[in-house]
Amino acid sequence: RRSWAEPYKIKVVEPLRTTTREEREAAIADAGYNTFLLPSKDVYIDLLTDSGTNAMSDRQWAGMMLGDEAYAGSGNYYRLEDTIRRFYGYRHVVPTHQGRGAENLLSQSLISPGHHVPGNMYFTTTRFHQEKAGATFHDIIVDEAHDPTLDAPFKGNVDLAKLAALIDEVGAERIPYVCVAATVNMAGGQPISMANMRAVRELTQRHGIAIYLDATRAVENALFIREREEGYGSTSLADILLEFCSYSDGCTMSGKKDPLTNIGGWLATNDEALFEEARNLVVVYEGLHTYGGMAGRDMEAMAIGITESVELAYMKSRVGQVRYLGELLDQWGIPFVRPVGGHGIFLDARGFYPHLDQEQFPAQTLAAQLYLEAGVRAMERGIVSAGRDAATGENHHPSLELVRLTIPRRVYTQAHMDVVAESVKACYDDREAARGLRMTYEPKYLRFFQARFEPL
Ligand SMILES: Cc1ncc(COP(=O)(O)O)c(/C=N/[C@@H](Cc2ccccc2)C(=O)O)c1O
Repeated sequence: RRSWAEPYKIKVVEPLRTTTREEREAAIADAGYNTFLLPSKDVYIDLLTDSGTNAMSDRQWAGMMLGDEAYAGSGNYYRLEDTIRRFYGYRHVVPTHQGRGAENLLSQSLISPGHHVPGNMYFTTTRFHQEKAGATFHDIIVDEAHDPTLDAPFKGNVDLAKLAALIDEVGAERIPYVCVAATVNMAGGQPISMANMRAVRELTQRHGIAIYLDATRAVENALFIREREEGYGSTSLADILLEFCSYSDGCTMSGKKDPLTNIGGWLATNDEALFEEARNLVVVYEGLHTYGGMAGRDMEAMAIGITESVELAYMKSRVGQVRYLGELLDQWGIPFVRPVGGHGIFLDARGFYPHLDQEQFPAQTLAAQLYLEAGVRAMERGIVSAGRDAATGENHHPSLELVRLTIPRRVYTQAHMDVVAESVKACYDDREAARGLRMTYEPKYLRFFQARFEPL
């Protein structure tokens, strides 16, 4: 019996449309070889992102009917606030429309020009808001995270020596907070251990430096702690999550991942001064402090989704499906980031296309090839996503040149995973024929969303 069989059955389905190769050739050309620019009607299996693409439960849909759309004081807000307090442990909550809304509030409230913000590998919107507020981002993740072939249990860990060195170099007073991500998206959905989180807390507290968690996939992170960390083998995900968050001063959160909603987020904190500042600023950017850019119905669905996200059988099935796809690809020796992360398989585009320079955009090329092959949409997570250095304007050259096959929660079946695996294999068999791309349009901000390319 497969140990991770889903603890739910399907009640509602949404028809999928298949396309011909000719249709896909026209569609990807119209999209400038950028999968973000494809209309979803031309996508068969959509693995672009796990963000906002998750299936809600019948309880969450029922919750949508309980939307209290009062402008101020919505009952759904108070239920959401209470649920966040219960499961994440923070005292104060500022609702936002999604994660980057919280990142904006946190960065604007705590960062001043000349500050330095260390984090375990960059994330695109997170670093953008830190730099926009005038900070310099510093990657303090362990070196192992930059090696896609290395199978280590907690590649999301912070390298304490790197953090201590930065504190010595710039001084604690110029570090408003350390940003710790759980899991680490750009490293391949890699977890950080409880022991490492505790150690980061001890080091930073010695210098009076705060920690703000990017808790976007912290429940998935909790499963890895339960599976891989001494002493947590029979601890509930809810208890692991609560302890993990207790080593931070607050968190930014995208409700579109772990909490199983299509929109939503929050900034949570135990710091009274930050709460007052962010609660005041939220009315400028997101909406009143009791809805933050969400409808009442969305806040209700997110509160319910939080309670569902910590169910062990659900989380084992969610991560189990990702591992299943990894096992299929493994049988053909296809290169992807080891170990398999929480929310997707990250194909190693350098391993696919050793004949392409990074400036020919191997990951962008592979994402386009996979779409052409079978209408499967993936996301570039390489040099295009890494963007340009804020100071020099030069392209960042990340060691990881990846294509992310991101598995939405409770959406696709095992048969869809089989189709995805066979499509990746077909691309792998044709890998020598890949020619690379040239960027023909480069947006100013977060270029990967809207950049356009042409085949070389
Ligand atoms: C670890 C982490 N922290 C914050 C956020 C922002 O949250 P939000 O503003 O999207 O709600 C995200 C969003 N990640 C999504 C969507 C995305 C966003 C930017 C570029 C590509 C894709 C993805 O990885 O697909 C995240 O993963």
